[in-house]
Parts: sequence; C-alpha cells; structure tokens
Amino acid sequence: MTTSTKEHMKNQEQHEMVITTTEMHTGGEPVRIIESGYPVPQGKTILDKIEYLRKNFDHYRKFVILEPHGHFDMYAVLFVPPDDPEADVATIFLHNEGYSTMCGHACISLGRYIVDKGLVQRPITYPETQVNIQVPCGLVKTFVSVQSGDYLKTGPVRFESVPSFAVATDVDIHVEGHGSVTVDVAYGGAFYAFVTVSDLGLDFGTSSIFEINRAATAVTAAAKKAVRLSHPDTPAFLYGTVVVDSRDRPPSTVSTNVCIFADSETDRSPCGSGTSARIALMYHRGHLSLGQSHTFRSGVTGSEFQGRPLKEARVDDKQAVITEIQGQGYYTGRSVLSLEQNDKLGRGFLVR
Ligand SMILES: O=C(O)[C@H]1NCC[C@@H]1O
Repeated sequence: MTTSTKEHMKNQEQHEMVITTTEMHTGGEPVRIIESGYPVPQGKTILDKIEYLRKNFDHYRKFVILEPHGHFDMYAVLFVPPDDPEADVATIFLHNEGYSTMCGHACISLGRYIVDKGLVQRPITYPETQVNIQVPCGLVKTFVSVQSGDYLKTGPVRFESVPSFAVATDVDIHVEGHGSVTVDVAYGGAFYAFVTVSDLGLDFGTSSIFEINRAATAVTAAAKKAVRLSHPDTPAFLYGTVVVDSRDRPPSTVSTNVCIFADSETDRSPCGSGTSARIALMYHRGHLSLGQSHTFRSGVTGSEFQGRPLKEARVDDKQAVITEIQGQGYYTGRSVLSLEQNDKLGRGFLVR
C-alpha cells in the first residue's frame, strides 16, 4: 500500500466522508459531476488510474452511485489529471458495476459544465467553443454552443467521438427465454450488441422497460459468449445491449434506442456511445452516408440526439468512422453527500 493510500485511509477513519457534486442530466440520464472529496487516483495513464481506484477506492464509487445517495441507475463523472497533451480535462465514468470506457451523454453535459466553470484551456469562441475531453477510450472533441451577452450562455453540445466500427453483423445467438435471436455487435467507445425489439417478442409502445431491460440483459449474457472482441487501445468487453426498432433496414426518419448497460442499468438518453456504434453499423450497411444526419430517440424518455457519420478512419485493419453526436445537458442542482462513521447502510446498498 502506498503512503498516500495509507494516509487517506487514516483520514477516513477519523472523519466523515463528504463529497460535493454538481448534478446534471442529458436526455434524462444522470450526470453526477464530482467536485471534491474523492481520492486523486495514481497512475500514468487514465486506464492505470481506473485500476488504482478499482483496487483501492471502489467504496467511494459505491458511496456516490448506490443508495441512499444514489440509485440503481445513477451515473457519475470524476475529473482526473489528463495524460493527453491535447486534452483540456480528463474524466473517468462511474456506474453501478464499475467504470466505463466511454460516455456520450456525460460528454454532452460536461461540455457545458467545463465552459461554465472556466475549465477550458483555450479562449472562449462564439458561436462554439471547443473542449477536448480525454476519456478512457481516447480523446473526445466537444463543441459547446456559447452565446455572448452579460454572461456566457451555453447550450447544445456536439461531440466527435473516437473511431467507431462494426464488429460482427447478423450473428445468431441463443438467448435464455427468447430462443434464437440475431444480433449485430459494434464499437462506439464501448462495445454493444444490437437487437431488434420485435425479435425479442416485445414492442416499444406496449412493453414495459422492465421487460425490455430483462431481455436485453439476457442478450448481453449470450452475446458475450458468442462474439470475440478486441481493441488496440481500450479494454474490450461487452458493455451492454441496445434494443432498436430496426437493424438491417434503412432507418425511417427517427430511430429508437434503449440501451441497457453495466449491471442492467437503463440509459434514459438515446446513449451517446451506443448511438456512435449504431451509426457505424448503419454506415457499414450503407444506410447512412458521410455527413447525413439522423435522429436517435430514447425509447425510455423520448429524448433525442442528432447523429451522423463524419469521416472514415481505421482501427488496426478495420474500417471505422468518426461520428458526431449532438444533444443538450441541463443542470438539476448541487449535492453534498456525507457519511457518518457508524452508518453502515450509508456506504451504499441496492434494492432490486
Ligand atoms: O451515452 C453514453 O454513452 C452512456 N450512457 C450510459 C451508458 C453509456 O456509458
């Protein structure tokens, strides 16, 4: 154990845990931005920092995410020192199971927050200010709408994601309770399986989110066994399943996503990284061309992102595409999360 870890643990024995946050949401999905009270992770790279936190301070994640301070579907962001010289800031993402590699909905809220807080390392420009956010899967370039006036007014944010690509299409898998189901798998900063809602015997209009969540969780478990994942720079694991309205047909004017990720968390937004992965699949199938914008709607809240394939790229020998996703985050408040020393439940629990 390092000296700073020991010192920190000694501190925790003597004092209550107190963490301050700003609360935002993008498309209904929470973005709990941690501002103070969290240990600063050691490590050279952002992935080393995640490992350090996972090993030494995972109880902080549970404190911030789980009940009674959070809930099953809570999502949080921790700023860490960047190691990419192009980055204005670097962030790690926390959810109910651990730490994710990418988060589009959080980058949309963060773009505003970083400009509003003066954390951007370059001059503010109008009508957009660029903010580079280093995240575990790479550098995400965000472009924040800014209006001048008596005070800065930030608004919608678009971001250019890391290269996204189709991994496998039309894979037949056996899904517990649903039989043989055809899925696609794609990467948009994280790996997702894609399944059509009708293939699960469900419907966005009439099925409950509970039913969709349970079926998607079973798809993730089956797809994990069926598809081999690899990435040269990011940990390769199946993060979740996006249940969609159509998979192998050209999209209608608006496409619907329900993303179930980590430990069966339900994304309230259309899911930024899932949308990037879906755009890569649509581009791969010739359903979207470069520059062609499309609307992606959350099947949970009805919130929308605009997305498009911007330019081609490569990841090793795979053809990939840089995507652009646009949405808006909103402030919902600030919190001071505290823990009294003899409060065992206050450290985090879940009721399901
Ligand atoms: O928008 C996204 O990319 C994220 N939303 C929750 C799951 C993903 O990390």
